[in-house]
Amino acid sequence: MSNSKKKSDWYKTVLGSRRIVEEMVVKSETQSSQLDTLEIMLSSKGSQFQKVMTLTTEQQIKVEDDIRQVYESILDGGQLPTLKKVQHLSFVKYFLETNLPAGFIALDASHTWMIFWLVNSLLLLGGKIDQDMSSKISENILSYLNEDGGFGGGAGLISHVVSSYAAVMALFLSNDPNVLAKIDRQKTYEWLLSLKLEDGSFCMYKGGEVDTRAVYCALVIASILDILTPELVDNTAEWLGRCQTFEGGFGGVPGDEAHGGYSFCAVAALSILGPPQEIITKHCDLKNLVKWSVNRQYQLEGGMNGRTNKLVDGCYSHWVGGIFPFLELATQCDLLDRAALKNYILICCQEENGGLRDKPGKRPDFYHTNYVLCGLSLCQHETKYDPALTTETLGASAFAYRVERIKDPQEDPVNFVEPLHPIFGIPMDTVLKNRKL
Ligand SMILES: CC(C)=CCC/C(C)=C/CC/C(C)=C/COP(=O)(O)OP(=O)(O)O
Ligand SMILES: [Zn+2]
Repeated sequence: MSNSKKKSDWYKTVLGSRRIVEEMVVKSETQSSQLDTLEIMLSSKGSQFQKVMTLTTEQQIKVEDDIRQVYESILDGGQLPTLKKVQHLSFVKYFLETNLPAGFIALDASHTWMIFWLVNSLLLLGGKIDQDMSSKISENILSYLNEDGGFGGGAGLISHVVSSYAAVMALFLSNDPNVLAKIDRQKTYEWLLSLKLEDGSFCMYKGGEVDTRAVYCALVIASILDILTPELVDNTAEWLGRCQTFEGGFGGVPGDEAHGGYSFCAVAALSILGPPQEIITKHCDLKNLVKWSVNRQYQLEGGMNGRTNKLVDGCYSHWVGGIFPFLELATQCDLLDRAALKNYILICCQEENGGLRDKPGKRPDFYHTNYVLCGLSLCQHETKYDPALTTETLGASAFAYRVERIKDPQEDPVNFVEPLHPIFGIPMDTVLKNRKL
């Protein structure tokens, strides 16, 4: 990590209850060997959860035992796995190019999502989209565009804001600079406005439920299509601030339990509305958010859970891990144990034959493949915010990020994945190339 960031006394206070992890971070930085980090993880004093037995603690102990075994087998063999790029690429390409098996009928309302996850994974792995694939993506996605300016999740489905987010992102990624112009931006703007409630929140579809996911998706769509107006986001930052709970993370709506998925959406949505170091401090309790976020990373597993007392899961490498670039910018502190998260991803989340997963014993799927790769990218990069890249225009701060690879001479180049835009969760390269319609 850059020397400009210091572990301040404040950082130590916030992390008071996690001293072992802090020592682990310091040690892994000085020794910069992942095997050393693994040894430290295994030598930590065992789980405090063992003191009270409930179903949740039993599940936690089982996961720790499984993962300890996996780590011990690596230490015995002395070889850390590298990223199985060839296998993951062939997993992703296979599902992009083949008719899906019948069992996928359950995901019939998630067509835009499936395409987004697979295309994003392909690009993160360094794959390319040729002309043929580009037209297939746009033809398929545009077939879900409704008269009202929103996208359904599949054929014949009503417009839904999270399906529309996935659709717009898939088009944005599709390597066709003219494709977004096929969306009637005025209609989409009016549709988004029709989902807006007076308190600043958004609903998923007309009359549908409200939560921070809907706000994030609406703001990303508006940002990418360049239709963000003060009217569209009036009261929105204030509403997001009200979703922060006593624990420090964000619930889906004010009063709900803090969860990684909703927290990423809240923090990333806020960061569309202003520089993270200003907007987060203005609308939420930064120290409490840092405390909650760092406590999501487990000592033994190295990966993250999504909420208090729940299990580690590879997808939270993005939903929770993805909050850290904003927190590190806002605090100027190193807060994420990147080496430990990378160990979890490379050792526990890779399927031999391709695809990434939640944890050992689980099957890989498109969702986990995408979000685990996003998490891996996070471990390899550092995010900078450059005020010179922004303007006074609302939403311009979303485009003021630079992401730099952290220099690590011991890193095997096969492990490299593309740098990720911290708000949009897609390769930086796509954002830089296609920013303007
Ligand atoms: C943009 C967009 C659509 C974002 C989605 C964000 C996201 C992942 C939200 C999670 C929602 C949730 C309550 C999960 C709990 O599942 P669980 O109880 O099965 O998992 P847990 O035990 O890990 O909490
Ligand atoms: Zn998951």
